[in-house]
Amino acid sequence: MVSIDEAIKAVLEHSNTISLEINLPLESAGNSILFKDVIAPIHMPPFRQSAMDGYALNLHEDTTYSLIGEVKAGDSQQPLLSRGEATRIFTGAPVPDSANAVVVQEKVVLKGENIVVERNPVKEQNVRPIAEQVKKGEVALKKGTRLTPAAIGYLSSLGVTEISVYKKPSVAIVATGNELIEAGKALTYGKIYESNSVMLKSALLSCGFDAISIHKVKDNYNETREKIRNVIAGNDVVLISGGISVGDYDFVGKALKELGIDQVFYKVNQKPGKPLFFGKNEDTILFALPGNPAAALTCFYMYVYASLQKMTGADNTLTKVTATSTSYFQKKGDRPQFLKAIFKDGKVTISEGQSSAMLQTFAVANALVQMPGELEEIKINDTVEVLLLPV
Ligand SMILES: Nc1nc2c(c(=O)[nH]1)N[C@H]1C(S)=C(S)[C@@H](COP(=O)(O)OP(=O)(O)OC[C@H]3O[C@@H](n4cnc5c(N)ncnc54)[C@H](O)[C@@H]3O)O[C@H]1N2
Ligand code: MOO
Repeated sequence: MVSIDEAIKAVLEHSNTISLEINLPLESAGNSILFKDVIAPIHMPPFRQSAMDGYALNLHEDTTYSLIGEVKAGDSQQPLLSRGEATRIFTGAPVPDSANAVVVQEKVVLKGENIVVERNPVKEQNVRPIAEQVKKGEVALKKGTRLTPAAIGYLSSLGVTEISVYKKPSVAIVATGNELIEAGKALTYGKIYESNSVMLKSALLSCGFDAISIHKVKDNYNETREKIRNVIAGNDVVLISGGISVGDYDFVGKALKELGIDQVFYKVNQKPGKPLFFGKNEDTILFALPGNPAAALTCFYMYVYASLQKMTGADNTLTKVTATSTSYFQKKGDRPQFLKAIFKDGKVTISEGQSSAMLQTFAVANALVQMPGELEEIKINDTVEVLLLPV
């Protein structure tokens, strides 16, 4: 059995970045990692822009200016202002080269053909300089940057339509168990609705991984082994759910052994998710996640997430913060524990139901409190370590 830190280290060590470049339309590249620097094809902004609705001025000593025209957003002609002249201007409109400041309209009084400003603005006030964000030919975003919505917007503002990113890993999910029935069908005695595959798929999608296939097998040794053999062949990552514990019908461990999968670790000193298996077969990474739904999802966020990030060129584990507990919690046993919790404004509330079978409390959680093994209780106002979930 390994510790949580040893498990994370081993997962990161064995998850190699997939150095394959793919080109994607920018609009579908959200959450991808840039494979190379993006060079700005234009200046941004491409021209001096007015930041306000008001008047562009060719400054002089006096506070009265003669009004000679108007420039609105999108206009491509430039009025020529002499000293002491002004033109009406609107936010986003090009500031004429002959103007050296913009004054907001609230600070201006109109007097016939003239305007009077409260006081003269300083040079370039309310003017967004050309190339303020980036110069044409400079690096707009560096290799390794994750394409957040803001990054997509920024590149789009530069006119970029296609982008080179790391290929994302393809992931196969294999749900095992005789008790599992697909939602939508009638539930008979002894059965439960299969939820891990849908949950894991949703977790993958929300982290930006969309090459997903779902497979289901009964608690049958040959079927389990052959299914795992097949999915290894075509995928970068295999997530197996259930069947990894010690019961007579838990066939996953035996199948992985017979398939010659290199075990990196089996069992982590943690609750939930102790029977987690992590291994490798040539270029395919395998996680056998415990079947208990909250254990499977906790292992996903703690280990699978880190592995997938590393494979796409990022180096992320969950963000860790400290927070003040608003709850009392008593731990049973000496395993370090991940507690479903709600984090807000530096405070964290530990949920009432912590069973590894329980998703009801996980469904409204946005964080996990990491409780060290030697700690027996968390008291109200104690400082605790909190892992923020990417939800
Ligand atoms: N004698 C021991 N028994 C168990 C131990 C142990 O150390 N000694 N460990 C327990 C712990 S901790 C866990 S976690 C589970 C892990 O068991 P498996 O990975 O073999 O999972 P299953 O037995 O197949 O299922 C466990 C639980 O989860 C439900 N399940 C499974 N798959 C799904 C799914 N796709 N959707 C929804 N729910 C699912 C399943 O019905 C069981 O209730 O072992 C303990 N036992
Ligand atoms: O390790 Mo288990 O996940 O506590 O139910």
